[in-house]
Amino acid sequence: MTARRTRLIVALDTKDTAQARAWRAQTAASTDAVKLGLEFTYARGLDAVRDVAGDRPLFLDLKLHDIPNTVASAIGSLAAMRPAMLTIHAAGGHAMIAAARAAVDDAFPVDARPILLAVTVLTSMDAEALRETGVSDTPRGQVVRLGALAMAAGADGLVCSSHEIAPLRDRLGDRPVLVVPGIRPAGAAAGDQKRIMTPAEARRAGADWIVVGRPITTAADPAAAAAAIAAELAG
Ligand SMILES: O=c1ccn([C@@H]2O[C@H](COP(=O)(O)O)[C@@H](O)[C@H]2O)c(=O)[nH]1
Repeated sequence: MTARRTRLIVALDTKDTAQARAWRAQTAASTDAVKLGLEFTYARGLDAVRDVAGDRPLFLDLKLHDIPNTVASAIGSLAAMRPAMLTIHAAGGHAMIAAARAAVDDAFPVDARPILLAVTVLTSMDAEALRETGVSDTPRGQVVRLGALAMAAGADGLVCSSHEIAPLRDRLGDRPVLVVPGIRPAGAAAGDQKRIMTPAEARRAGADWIVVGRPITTAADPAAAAAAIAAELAG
């Protein structure tokens, strides 16, 4: 149990600018930030991302994963986006994460630095999917291993599932900002997500932020769906 407030990020996963704008407006009263990722960015470009985010805190979820020089240069190219959060893959290793850290510190003014988040093990992966990649450890073990690596290399926080919050806090304490997708309100379809919890369970587990996409965006009333999740978080 924890007293920390868990904040809500809505994932605006669409290729359609008007749709993204509509979801942003419909959920603004109940959410703390908007997430724009690969689907929207590849379809519409960074100018449209900035336009859709408007004055809302932007979680720019591009999950950078390349050689250190390329990741650092890419982060430099994102400085004008003024994101509140930025993602890289922890599996890129120490040198890549350290290069990302240095690039963030270099490219952004001190008072506008995004939270540099390292994605540990995607919430769509279970033990079997991990084994297919050559990892014999459990998702939990691999998340803690990659989380410790990422934090040692300079990340500010981690993307993980709710199931790994307790072991991450045991190993790394309060320092990492923990951002948690794989959230499904009771009765919602899991879809491709494997390591899931409800918003209330994620709050009790100690998530700093939860990320919710389809349970809001495919709802008949996205505003009501977001408000219900916010109410669940308020507990
Ligand atoms: O491990 C991860 C990392 C990122 N995501 C992103 O979060 C949202 C979740 O969307 P839902 O529709 O609620 O499943 C999506 O944009 C993913 O790219 C993740 O799910 N897991």
